[in-house]
Amino acid sequence: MSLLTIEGLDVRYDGRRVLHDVDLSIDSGEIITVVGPNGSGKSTLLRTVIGAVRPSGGRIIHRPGLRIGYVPQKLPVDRSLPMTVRRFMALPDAAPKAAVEAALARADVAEIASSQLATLSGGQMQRVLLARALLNDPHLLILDEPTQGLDQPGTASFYQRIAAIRAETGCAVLMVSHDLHVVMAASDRVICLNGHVCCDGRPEYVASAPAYRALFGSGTQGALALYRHEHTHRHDEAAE
Ligand SMILES: Nc1ncnc2c1ncn2[C@@H]1O[C@H](COP(=O)(O)OP(=O)(O)OP(=O)(O)O)[C@@H](O)[C@H]1O
Repeated sequence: MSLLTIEGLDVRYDGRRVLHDVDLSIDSGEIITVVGPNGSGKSTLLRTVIGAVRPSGGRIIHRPGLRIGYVPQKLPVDRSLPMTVRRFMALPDAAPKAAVEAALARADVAEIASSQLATLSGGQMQRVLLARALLNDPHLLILDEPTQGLDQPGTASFYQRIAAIRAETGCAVLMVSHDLHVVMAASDRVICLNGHVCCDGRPEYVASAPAYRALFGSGTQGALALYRHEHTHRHDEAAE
């Protein structure tokens, strides 16, 4: 059984349709990256999966007992508040000290447990958010643009850690990313979203398929084209 199955998902904000007819299933241990233009519904899809947004149609079926860890796009607290990493890890629910230390170690930031949030670099803060999402030992790790604002080495090393965590724990990963060249290298599957699922496949297959190359070119150009590609079908995102 899949960890999670999405069937015919439809999401509207104040009647405006943002996602429609989204079908997707996620298996154990898969790394899936969602790409797509700004406003194409990527964050909405993740937020619907975690239950923060209510769908207006379709359904999401969780495997019984599924544990999800979520790394949000934005930090849920004011970083200027005086607070150590250890204290932040205990929000909103206190976790055993050993679990906090283990999660920080898994995210490769064990040494900053006593540091103030305000003193952390962007890369360290992302690792702390990752550690927080690992606290409940998730079967599915969901990350919304986790490398936003990081430089290229920081981005590459973050994805390497994600791959290592998948290898160590067997968790599946569903993430949104704009770092297309890294996405192509680090994902098992890439999903291009633009209100609905436009393409879904293995990155090497998508990038090397003759039809794809004919349309979008190859290499990074191809990756960029995947992101920006012209659709031959219509996207009617207006409310019906
Ligand atoms: N809470 C909300 N209320 C109303 N409209 C919303 C809400 N959240 C998102 N939207 C709108 O829904 C659409 C999809 O937004 P979403 O954040 O899911 O896109 P995205 O693909 O993640 O974009 P980006 O790449 O810019 O992060 C946008 O037009 C956005 O303005």
